[in-house]
Amino acid sequence: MTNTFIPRLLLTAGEPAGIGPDLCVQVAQQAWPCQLIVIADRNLLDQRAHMLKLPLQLDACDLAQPPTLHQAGRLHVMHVPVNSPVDTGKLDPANATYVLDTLRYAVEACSMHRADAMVTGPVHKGIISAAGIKFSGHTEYLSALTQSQAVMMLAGGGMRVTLATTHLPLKDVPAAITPESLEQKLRIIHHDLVARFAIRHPCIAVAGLNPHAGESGHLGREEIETIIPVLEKLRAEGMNLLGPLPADTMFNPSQLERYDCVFVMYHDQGLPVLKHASFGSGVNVSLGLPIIRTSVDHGTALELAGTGYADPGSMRAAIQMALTLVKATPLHPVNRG
Ligand SMILES: NC(=O)C1=CN([C@@H]2O[C@H](COP(=O)(O)OP(=O)(O)OC[C@H]3O[C@@H](n4cnc5c(N)ncnc54)[C@H](O)[C@@H]3O)[C@@H](O)[C@H]2O)C=CC1
Ligand SMILES: NCC(=O)COP(=O)(O)O
Repeated sequence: MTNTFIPRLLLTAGEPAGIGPDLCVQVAQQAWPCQLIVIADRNLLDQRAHMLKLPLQLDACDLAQPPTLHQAGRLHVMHVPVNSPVDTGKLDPANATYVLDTLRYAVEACSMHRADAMVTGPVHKGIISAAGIKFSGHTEYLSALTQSQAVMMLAGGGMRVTLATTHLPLKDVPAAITPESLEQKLRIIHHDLVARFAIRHPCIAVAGLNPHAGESGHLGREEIETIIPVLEKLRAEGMNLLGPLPADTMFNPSQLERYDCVFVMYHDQGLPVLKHASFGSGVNVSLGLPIIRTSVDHGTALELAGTGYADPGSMRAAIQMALTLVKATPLHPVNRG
């Protein structure tokens, strides 16, 4: 990377009725050592800046031109019109395809090396589903768009938490935890901790599925039948894996110090712990994708949209993390400097 290299980050503003547009306007108020391009409806950004009483000059973007440094109070915009006028704080299924279009444009630009990373604002999974579109989250959607397997990782509060399963009903979790899926995800996590986070020999602590990691089979057999054989196979290849550990004690601060990353079996086994420790400054990173994607650690907070009370801390952290990954990741970039 030369000194003249300016990373280009694409921000997707997410659900138009939520706080995503506010966050884009808020983070634009400071200088950044990169170019920020928001993919959203420019009138929506303009309107939200007025509501927040923040200065904002919007400039059209041209991805064919070399990136220029972000200047405080200005934003480059890739204009994607909303389908239906936005009533701040009120969901409208008519705008579901608008939200997904912004994600698709970002993925396309990153895949074609016209941008170095995408940073996503929060989407509302329910309203996209209510519009009749099968959608359970960015992680699954970006996996499908890039034909790869993403692994969700949240980082914050001094820990990294990765997930074996993401957005599915609790009753479907045990069947989704197969030897194949665990092995694939552990390989991705190990690979990305080395390649993207520069951890030479990462230690990954793996949670059990059942209370007390199954209590030697007395409280469930998934540990014995599924998890332990996968860990033994990967340990034989040299991976540093602990567990399966009881989830209720593996997050104790003295234990956390021992590992680089925790691998939990389902969404609410690990994320409440992380969000308790870092809500508002945590970052969601999709491992395993051929592109770099980071995101906020929170949702659409509809009730805060347009009020000025949304905390942009996690969006700032997601931008910072994207910049770190761009610099560390050999997959990227095509150096346009
Ligand atoms: N990355 C993403 O796209 C994510 C999307 N979601 C989606 O967001 C929607 C709403 O989810 P909820 O569970 O209600 O979570 P939420 O994060 O939107 O709200 C939870 C609580 O945190 C507050 N909050 C959230 N972000 C905040 C911020 N930046 N500053 C200050 N306070 C903030 C809210 O006001 C609320 O009290 C759901 O559809 C969910 O699926 C949830 C998490 C991540
Ligand atoms: N709790 C994090 C979350 O649900 C975000 O999911 P995704 O939209 O990034 O897949």
